[in-house]
Amino acid sequence: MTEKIAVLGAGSWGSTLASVLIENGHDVTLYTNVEKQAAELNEKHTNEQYMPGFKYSEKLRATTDLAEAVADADEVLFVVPTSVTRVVAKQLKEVLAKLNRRPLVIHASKGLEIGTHKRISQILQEELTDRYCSGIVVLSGPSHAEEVARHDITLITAASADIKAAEKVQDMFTNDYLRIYTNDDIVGVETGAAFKNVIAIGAGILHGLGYGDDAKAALMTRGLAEVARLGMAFGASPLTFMGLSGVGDLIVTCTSVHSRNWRCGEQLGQGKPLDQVIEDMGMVIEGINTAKAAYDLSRDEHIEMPITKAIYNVLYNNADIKEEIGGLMTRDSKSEVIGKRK
Ligand SMILES: NC(=O)C1=CN([C@@H]2O[C@H](COP(=O)(O)OP(=O)(O)OC[C@H]3O[C@@H](n4cnc5c(N)ncnc54)[C@H](O)[C@@H]3O)[C@@H](O)[C@H]2O)C=CC1
Ligand SMILES: O=C(CO)COP(=O)(O)O
Repeated sequence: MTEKIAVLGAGSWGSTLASVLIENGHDVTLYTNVEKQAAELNEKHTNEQYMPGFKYSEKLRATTDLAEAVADADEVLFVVPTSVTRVVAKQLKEVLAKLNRRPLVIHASKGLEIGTHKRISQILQEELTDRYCSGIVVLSGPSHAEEVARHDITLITAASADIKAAEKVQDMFTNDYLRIYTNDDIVGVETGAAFKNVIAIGAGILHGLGYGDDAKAALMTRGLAEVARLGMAFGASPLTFMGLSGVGDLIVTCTSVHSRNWRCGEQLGQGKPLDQVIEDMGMVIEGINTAKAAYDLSRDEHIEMPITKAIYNVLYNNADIKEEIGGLMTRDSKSEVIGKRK
């Protein structure tokens, strides 16, 4: 069935997902807050800043008018950076109130909000409430826009407390190169998605410093133990972290040259100052904010997350990277077990 979908956020991922939905026969309007970008998408069918060299379907319409984008949308897909999710949700709420609409809300962003430490579905639920949103589905997993755009094989997860809604999203996105699995563990999926970006900065740092594969495997594995500990404290299933949105996304983000988080870490390891890394990237590096949110959360909730703390110290306290690595290596010896088994 053809769905009418408003995609909010025309960066690399938002524009790529819009493109997938068009290829799948849906009717898509892409919302951006940048006039020049909307004009480029509509007139040249390109998005050079975010997807250089990629040509979009002529069926893709872009607009800077949020009301126009969501006017008759059955679904609204959020793909803006986590830091602006709340502000865009507030704008959407105003528009939906006037239109008297209650769409299914999907999001494909990955992060935790600074200050509140909230997951994205929590922000959307708080702002939109059941009145302006008929359900929330999270789309997450190992997926770089650059690879999906060229139809490389990609497998991701659609997670929701409402499994029928997750199945609907599964149908909307499935095609011969994109396979979607459903999951009802929204806490686990969003926590894994947010946190892998922090660990990817760490993996990039190790690479930039010249460490080998053993060190990177160690970081990824013990990073996964930390996120499982954090997620389980909020009700996530530990098994979710073994899935696409957990270890799957951790692997791709910690090893892919496409990853902005990994590249950020690599440049930090090579000695480039953080401000310069952010400026040169020109795209969102979610792990920077999430490192702070995750560190604050772990401190407030007394959850042991030493790797997160080390990465937070490097990003926010100008800590010496080698000293932080030394600190991790000289912690008290302990058991590998992360939880009790029956
Ligand atoms: N790029 C990728 O391959 C993937 C990205 N993601 C996630 O998707 C989210 C978005 O990432 P990207 O598209 O890569 O980011 P990006 O940096 O490529 O683009 C961000 C977009 O958001 C727009 N934006 C910023 N503030 C806005 C506002 N107030 N209203 C409307 N639009 C606004 C910007 O104009 C820009 O077009 C992030 O949470 C990221 O972790 C998830 C999977 C894959
Ligand atoms: O989420 C992603 C891959 O699954 C994209 O990661 P980066 O934001 O690090 O590029």
